[in-house]
Amino acid sequence: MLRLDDVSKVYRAGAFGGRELRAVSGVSFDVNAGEVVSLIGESGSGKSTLGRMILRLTPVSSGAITFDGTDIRALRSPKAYYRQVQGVFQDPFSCYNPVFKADRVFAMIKDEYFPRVAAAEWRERVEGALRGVRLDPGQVLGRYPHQLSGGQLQRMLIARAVLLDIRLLVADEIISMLDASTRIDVLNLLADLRAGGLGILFVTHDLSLGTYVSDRTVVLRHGSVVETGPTDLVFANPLHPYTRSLLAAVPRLHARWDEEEADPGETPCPYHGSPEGARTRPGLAEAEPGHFAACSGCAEGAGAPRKLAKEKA
Ligand SMILES: Nc1ncnc2c1ncn2[C@@H]1O[C@H](COP(=O)(O)OP(=O)(O)OP(=O)(O)O)[C@@H](O)[C@H]1O
Repeated sequence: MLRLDDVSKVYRAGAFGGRELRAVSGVSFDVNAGEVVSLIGESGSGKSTLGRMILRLTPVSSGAITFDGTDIRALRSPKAYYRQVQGVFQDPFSCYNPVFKADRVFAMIKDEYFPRVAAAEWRERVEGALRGVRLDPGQVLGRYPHQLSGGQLQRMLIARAVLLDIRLLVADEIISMLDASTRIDVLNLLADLRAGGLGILFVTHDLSLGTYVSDRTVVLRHGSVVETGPTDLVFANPLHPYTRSLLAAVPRLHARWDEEEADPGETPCPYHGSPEGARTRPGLAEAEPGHFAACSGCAEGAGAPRKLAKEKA
């Protein structure tokens, strides 16, 4: 379905755009129907830039993004693309105009995509989509954004995507602003949508959320993929020092916080520890079936699952 092939993004930065900032470097991965792929990395690693390129909100500098084999740059009708691919972002409030009622987001897609659907039928569809995201239509329709919670607004945006019957959802930090119980609701909702065949790119800086929800994981650092594979393999046997340090930063029950640090015997990745190294050794090495790391040194380290923190006795 969606494929990224050696995708890079260079921004013009500095006064008068005289400086280049390489936000994404040679990234390749795919997202298939009925699959959740987590894109994980710290702030500034290029996650949102990738999401924005997939949504055609910013152009690709080099490489290609294809959807069903067609380069998305070559699409004659972006409208048809957006019928199948939609994004939901971190801050739901920013997607609503406070002057209008929140359900205007549904009216807008009706005008754009379904102008011939009769009002009564549209109302039924909207209510069905709202129930599908576990919202009570009576409680959310006709209300202004400030009268609804962040979780309700976020789920309305997902309902909007569902109404379009999309095939791929780019979910960019969609639960960062939600409280714990609402987070679980939205994650379970994503799992339901995946079961219905939706492909989801789940962008997050939070490794624990990635584990909960995804089939495959792509770990991004400084714009490059340092490790990727089935989520259970990446988490049971993290190969790259960066993945290990991200994992070590996740607090766990029965482990003391001050013991949650990377193995002191760890050596940095010889190829991606520095920008020079990254240039000398591009690409990923396969350590075990489907599990890749950014250098053969990391990949050769595959073996028994590593213990990252001493468990408290
Ligand atoms: N429009 C832009 N112009 C110039 N530089 C940009 C632009 N957008 C992003 N960047 C830079 O590109 C790099 C990657 O940014 P990006 O927003 O993709 O990272 P991110 O991993 O999504 O971070 P966060 O989790 O904080 O949102 C950063 O150094 C950022 O400053």
